[in-house]
Amino acid sequence: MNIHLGRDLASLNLALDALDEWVVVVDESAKILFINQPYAQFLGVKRETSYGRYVVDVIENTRMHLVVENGQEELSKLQEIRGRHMIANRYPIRQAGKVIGAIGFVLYHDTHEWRQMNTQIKALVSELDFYRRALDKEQTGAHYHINDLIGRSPLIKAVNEKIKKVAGGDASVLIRGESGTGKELYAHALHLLSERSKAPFIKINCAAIPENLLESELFGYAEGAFTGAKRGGKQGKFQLADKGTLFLDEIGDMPLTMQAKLLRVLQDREIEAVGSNRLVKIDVRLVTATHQPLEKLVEAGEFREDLYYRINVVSVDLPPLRDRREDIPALAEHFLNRLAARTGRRAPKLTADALTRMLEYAWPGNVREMENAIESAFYLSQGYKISLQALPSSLTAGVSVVDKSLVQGTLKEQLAMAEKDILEQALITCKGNRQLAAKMLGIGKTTIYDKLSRYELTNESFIG
Ligand SMILES: Nc1ncnc2c1ncn2[C@@H]1O[C@H](COP(=O)(O)OP(=O)(O)OP(=O)(O)O)[C@@H](O)[C@H]1O
Repeated sequence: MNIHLGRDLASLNLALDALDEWVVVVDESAKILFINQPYAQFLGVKRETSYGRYVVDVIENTRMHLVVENGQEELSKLQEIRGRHMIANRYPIRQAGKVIGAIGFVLYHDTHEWRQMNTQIKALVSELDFYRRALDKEQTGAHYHINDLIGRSPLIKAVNEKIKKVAGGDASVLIRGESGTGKELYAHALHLLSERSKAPFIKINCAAIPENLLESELFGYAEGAFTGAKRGGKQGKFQLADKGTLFLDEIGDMPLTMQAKLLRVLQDREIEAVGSNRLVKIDVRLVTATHQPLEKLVEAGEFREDLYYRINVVSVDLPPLRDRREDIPALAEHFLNRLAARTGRRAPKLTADALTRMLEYAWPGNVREMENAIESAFYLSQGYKISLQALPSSLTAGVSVVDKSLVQGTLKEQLAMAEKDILEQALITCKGNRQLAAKMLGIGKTTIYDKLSRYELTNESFIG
């Protein structure tokens, strides 16, 4: 059956007029067939007189004619009409595969409405995330199983085998590796594979706690131990980890005085809370991690040799990402899928040149750096592809990110064009929030303000 778009739409008039969204329908030559009353009113046109007119002559900055022309849908596009910013969705209408027109919806009529909706959703999602994490943590404190860890390179396979082998039993394990290689994740996995998996997994970062608080954090304190001490005292991480695993991160940063105390505890298997003279037996498995070469610290007299042997009964070395590049595609896919699930957007794919760049890059910050790079590219990119241009500048420095077909002008002019483009994309992604955009691009506030004014990118051009 042949559908006549114009005639069939007329009967839908009433229903479409009742919508809060604005609707426009065009035929295969981008002439208006229908426009709902609220939209016509905003545009200041009599809708009947707009029928049959070329959409471009009636709606400012419209792209409906392009949708008809190339048959591609456009989702969540920003459009400025009569000085107001709108978000529009446009879809081609097809019959037997042929484009016979297009339908467009303006979803948010101004930035204020859009921003309100956006903030509300963001707040809800982050609240949900917070409770989810709190719940996860409460159960045992460890939430990464060995099978959740991405990577099947020979080096990682060897690490996984070693972890599986040493998980049972109580040997102290020292996990070494550069920052961001996944040491904490492996400590979780080790705990979950051990017989202690039902008991708590407690973590403490030795580098993050001031020296004078570390002892009471680790061993707890008795009531009245010092001014400001809580009534009834406080349990330390060792007590909290009873029958479970205690993970001491950045052990290389532990001050020498604390190292002596820790050594005694590990030898005697009992602790004394600060301000108490009662010794309490402990049953804790110790897992430690460091990104520092402990042997060098021992040589320099900054780390006790006897403690080093105590904590290093088994050592697991996590390879840097640059030594296991085979894992990069799977890690990228994993992070993209996770972001997609979080945001409700379809997971985009890396273009061949973006993936090549990721495979070539040295990743000094390892998996953490890669996770951040993917996240920033995810928010910067539109559609279902992540191109080289969307990758952070740290990755693309020295690599051409300019579309070669557009190369024109001097180097300076081309660089400026690319920079303007990147800034524009970042602002769109950050809904006009310049501070957020600066953060995402890894530049300072003053720099972004300077650049925006140089390229005449005013805030009014973006949602925000
Ligand atoms: N194999 C992996 N699979 C999935 N995600 C990983 C993997 N390895 C690391 N990550 C991710 O990389 C980030 C860094 O991991 P983690 O905190 O365990 O590293 P780390 O070596 O303990 O770093 P630091 O020494 O800086 O504390 C985390 O966000 C983690 O989710």
